[in-house]
Formats: sequence, structure tokens, C-alpha cells
Amino acid sequence: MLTLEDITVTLGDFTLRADTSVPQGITAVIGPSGGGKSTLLSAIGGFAEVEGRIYVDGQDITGRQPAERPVATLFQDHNLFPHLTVAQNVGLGLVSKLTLPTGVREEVDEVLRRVGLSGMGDRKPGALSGGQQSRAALARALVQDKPVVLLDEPFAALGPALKAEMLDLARYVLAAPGRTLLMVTHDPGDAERVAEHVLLVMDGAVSGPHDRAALMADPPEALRTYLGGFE
Ligand SMILES: Nc1ncnc2c1ncn2[C@@H]1O[C@H](COP(=O)(O)OP(=O)(O)OP(=O)(O)O)[C@@H](O)[C@H]1O
Repeated sequence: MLTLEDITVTLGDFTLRADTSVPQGITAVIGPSGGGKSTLLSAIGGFAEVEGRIYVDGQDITGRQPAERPVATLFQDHNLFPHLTVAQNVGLGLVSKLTLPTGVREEVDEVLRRVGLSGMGDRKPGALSGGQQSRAALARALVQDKPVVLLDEPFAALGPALKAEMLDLARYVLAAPGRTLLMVTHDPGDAERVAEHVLLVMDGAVSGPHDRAALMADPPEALRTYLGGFE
């Protein structure tokens, strides 16, 4: 459970406000461009200064540095280091050294197996396809075993079949019991495929979590206008 208590983030002229709790499972974060979705994730990840308090499973994490937070983030550009092997990239989620101790390497290999990259640990990211790079990035988020995972449009650049595969991997492998996933997406189809809940972020205001099926079946006026662009 992720709790945002009276959060305010100010970036120049823009203000984001949130006061909500997000349950375990997958919550899609949707809303128009510039509404504040990435700002919300930055605040949770510790990359933006906030007023208010942030709790994960009852623990106040507000003052902690990003690396000290029980939060893993998966970005669209994957942030894989091109000069390191896939195993080293994934291992960085666990230890801050490049020669992986035997136990860590075994853990990394197991996670690579779970995301469908068995035997590819010694390749560099450049020797992987786009979809395989997405899997490697997902493996790095997975190996960290954090209770909160933030996904900032990580699969937006993939074609529809590959994206569906990655969403299923997020749903069946990353979304373990007790874990809270927040996934920013511009595609309502992504929310339909994997999310139980939706946070609506518009004009700096965060509403929800809404039940995904109920919200999509009868969207409020503002959301209807936004979704209209997808019909
Ligand atoms: N460092 C900054 N300084 C000032 N304003 C900023 C800064 N970063 C973002 N903003 C502004 O904050 C607002 C929210 O941006 P944010 O990236 O959170 O929106 P978003 O909903 O993720 O948009 P998109 O869907 O286009 O990615 C925008 O108006 C943006 O211009």
C-alpha cells in the first residue's frame, strides 16, 4: 500500500496535488499530456521535492534518497548501460559491483529465466532486440524485489504484439502479491489489459484510485474528452 498524504509538488508555474492511497496490484496512471503523471512518479521515486508525507506499507519514506526508497522505477528508455552485460545491468539492481558474487549471479540468472532471457546474461544490450531489452529492464526492476514499482510508459515504443507480451509479463511476473505497481500510459487499452485501478491525473489534480472497469464503462466528462481522442 502506497499512501500520499497531502502531497504538493511545485515545478515552476505547475503544481501537483495528491491525497490518496494506492492498493497492491496494478494501477494505471492516465490523463492528458502535461497533467502531472511523470511529476507524480518523480515525487514517489524521490526525484522531486515534495511537501506532505509519503508512506509505503505504513513506513514514512518522505525524506529518503531515491536509492534508499522501497521503490523501483522502469523508464521508457530502459536505462541499460550499453558497455555492461545484461547480467551486470540486472545485477546492479542488487549490488553495486560488476563482478557478481556467485549467489547474486544465480539470482540474476533465475530472474532472466523468468523474463524469457535464459542464456543471454553475457550479451551486451546492443546484441538484444528491442523487446529483449525491455525484458532486461523489467528483470532489473524485478530483481530489486521492492514493494512499489513505478512504470513510466516503459513499453510505449514497442509494437502492439510485443507491448501486449510485456504487459502480461508485468502482470504475471512483476505484480507479485503485496507489490504495488503504478503504470503511466497514454493507451487506455493498456489499462484495460492489466490494471485493476486507475489514477486520473489532470491539471495537477490526482483523483482515484477508481475501479478500472467501472470508470471506463462510465467515464466522467473530463475523462471522456481525453479518451475521445482514442476512438
Ligand atoms: N522541471 C520543471 N520545471 C518547470 N515545470 C516543469 C518541470 N518539469 C515538468 N514541468 C511542467 O509540469 C507539468 C506536468 O508535467 P509532467 O511531465 O508531469 O506531465 P505528464 O502528465 O507526465 O505529461 P506527458 O503525458 O506529456 O508525459 C507540465 O506543464 C510541465 O511543463
